[in-house]
Amino acid sequence: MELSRSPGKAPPVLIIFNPVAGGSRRRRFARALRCLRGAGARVEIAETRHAGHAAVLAAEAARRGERLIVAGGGDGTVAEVAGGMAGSGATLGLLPLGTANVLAHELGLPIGPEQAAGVLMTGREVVLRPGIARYPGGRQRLFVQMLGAGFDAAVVTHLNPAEKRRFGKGAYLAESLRQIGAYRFPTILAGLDDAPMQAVASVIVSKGRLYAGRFVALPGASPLHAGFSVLRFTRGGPLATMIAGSALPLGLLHRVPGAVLERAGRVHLASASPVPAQADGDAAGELPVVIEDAPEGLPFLVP
Ligand SMILES: Nc1ncnc2c1ncn2[C@@H]1O[C@H](COP(=O)(O)OP(=O)(O)OP(=O)(O)O)[C@@H](O)[C@H]1O
Repeated sequence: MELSRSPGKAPPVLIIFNPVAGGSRRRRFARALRCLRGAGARVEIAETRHAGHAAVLAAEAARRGERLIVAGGGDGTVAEVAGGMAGSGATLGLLPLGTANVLAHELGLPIGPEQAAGVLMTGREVVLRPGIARYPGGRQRLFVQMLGAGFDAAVVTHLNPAEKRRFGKGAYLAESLRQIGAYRFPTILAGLDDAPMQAVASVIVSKGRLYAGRFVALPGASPLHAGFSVLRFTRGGPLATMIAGSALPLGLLHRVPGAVLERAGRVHLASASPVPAQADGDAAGELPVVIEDAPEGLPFLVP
């Protein structure tokens, strides 16, 4: 692939690489690197050593004054890098090397390593509007795509990392089938803006329209817009969940009985029982949580 910038003029690129999925992820990363270096880019690599490390590396890079910080990984890695560099004014780039790569699909980024490397060299900037989840005690967590509470979070929380590495998206399907039998669907109270709290079984608070890869679940939503699309499921239990699971690949999740799709600028989720949350496909603690737009937008490279 031809990349347009000439040697010597290309800006330095720092890539924060999550190697956790092993073999094919490393090979795909090597292909992207060959492409970048072949085009004269000055590439620096920082490998993550544990969950949460990408945020630390991104914060350090932003403090050093790096202008382009690239997440080499999936949605969880993007969220960590975005959280670490937020507010610095640096631009975020993405080499999609994850399992679902929802943000990449959402914004039309190529998944092929050479093509994705090309975007880092010749892409244009848009402004992502990440969400921020605030927990009691002041802890907070940034997300770029969505936060879910209830059934999907139970699946993510119980997912076996070895199975995920081996079977990719198939591991989510297997864990979903296990959780249909195991999850108890405790009542969640969801408050949108100033409206009274409503009882639901599960809820997805999303920046984007896609869910679990390329399935359209919240039509009209965009990670470039302020505010959230909120998909509430008033029906829980195994049958309603199986119906939702079948509707997802058909793009009909928002149409299943008991589903309500709304917009909100602020969402408050709480429960009297322990209810797990997931953000951008990683376990994200338990309710209660208050979700709002992050204070600043984040420049992001797209084709
Ligand atoms: N070196 C590491 N060892 C163990 N876990 C790590 C390491 N580096 C990062 N992680 C964790 O792995 C999580 C998942 O990684 P990532 O999102 O890149 O892949 P994925 O889950 O396969 O992709 P997707 O979210 O697109 O499906 C990250 O959120 C991060 O917390």
